[in-house]
Amino acid sequence: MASKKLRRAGVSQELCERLRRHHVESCKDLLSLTPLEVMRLAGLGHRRAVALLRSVSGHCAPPVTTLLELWKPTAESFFSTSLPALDDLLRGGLPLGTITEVAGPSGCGKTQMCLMLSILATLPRSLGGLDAGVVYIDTESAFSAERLVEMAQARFPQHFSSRERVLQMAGRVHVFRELTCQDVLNRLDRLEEDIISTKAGVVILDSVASVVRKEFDTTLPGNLTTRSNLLSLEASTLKYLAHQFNIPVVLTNQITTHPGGGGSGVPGEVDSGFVTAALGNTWSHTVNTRLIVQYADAHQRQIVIAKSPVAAYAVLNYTIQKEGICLGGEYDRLPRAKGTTKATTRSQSGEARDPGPQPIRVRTGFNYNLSKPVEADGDS
Ligand SMILES: Nc1ncnc2c1ncn2[C@@H]1O[C@H](COP(=O)(O)OP(=O)(O)OP(=O)(O)O)[C@@H](O)[C@H]1O
Repeated sequence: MASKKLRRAGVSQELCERLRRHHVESCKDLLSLTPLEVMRLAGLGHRRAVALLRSVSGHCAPPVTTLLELWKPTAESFFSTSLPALDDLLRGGLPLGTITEVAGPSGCGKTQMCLMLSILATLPRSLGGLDAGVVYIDTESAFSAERLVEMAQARFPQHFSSRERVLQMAGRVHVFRELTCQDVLNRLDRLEEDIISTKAGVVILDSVASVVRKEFDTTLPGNLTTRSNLLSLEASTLKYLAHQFNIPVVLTNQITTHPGGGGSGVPGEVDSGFVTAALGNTWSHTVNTRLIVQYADAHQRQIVIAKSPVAAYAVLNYTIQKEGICLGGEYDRLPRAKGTTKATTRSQSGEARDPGPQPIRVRTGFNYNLSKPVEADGDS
């Protein structure tokens, strides 16, 4: 990808320094120049300037991969969530090299899931971990070190019985608090170096929606386009890094409601409409795997595998305990609810159009999350 830094594209330190003085730092910066400009800024002859452009261009070009190379369905292709039923459905866990989104209403457990995944990433491979660091980008000031340590000690009491191990784990989780869109963008710009320096095996962004929704009022003209451009930039950077380092990137997202019409037919239940992940249609297509967390009743919550290239639509019950997310009982491989199939619909002109993010039908009778106001972002 063109935002790759020049020094990661095989350019000598000395040349990088020389180009940096002219604000040429990334492959994109260099490849935007003419050979003549490269000659002048890098102090090279014509032949060497052209060779430099070719070589940098080669480093940016996506490599061709054969199916044979990709076809290694081993545990190494996945990051185990330590939740056996979820791992089972996802064929091993969260796929490496891709983006997984955890979306859901406030207080449902998205941050708890992120804290749990952070602990898992630091664990030795013998315990199902990645034996790696974590880059945790916190945009909501929701990260709690105390809760993370409590969860680690409760979930893996034997492993974290010694203080040394707890300290070792804590030292591997690198938290970056970024509270504005610009801060997040700046962080993503430096993320490649952060991943290398922290030896990160997972990147977590909790949450992608909060800063964006805070700063962009999408009812104002132009804001929706600016917001979409910003999200596309964030998504492309994260996708590139996930792929480049073959690590999972986990994002949290909020949900948005679409008013429904009519009842479900079940006595005592009122059909309140649809709940979908926020940030709109384009964003919805960006993530590779989408897990939706939602309230099932006053005690139970559910994880829904709403989108996955390898797993069928399924629902698992969970509770949040001292040790983090705990699954309960059997899980259902549910057929999609009526009206939520991934069908292509037609506009009035007869043109085929994408129906947008696939909704999950919720019932207010069980779904008290909807009694809490959820602002619509008008962006589907
Ligand atoms: N030590 C604990 N023991 C049991 N449950 C806990 C504990 N700590 C937090 N929880 C549960 O986790 C919930 C908060 O979850 P979390 O912070 O992950 O929400 P969230 O989905 O990230 O919400 P938001 O979108 O508002 O940030 C609490 O409401 C509580 O039910």
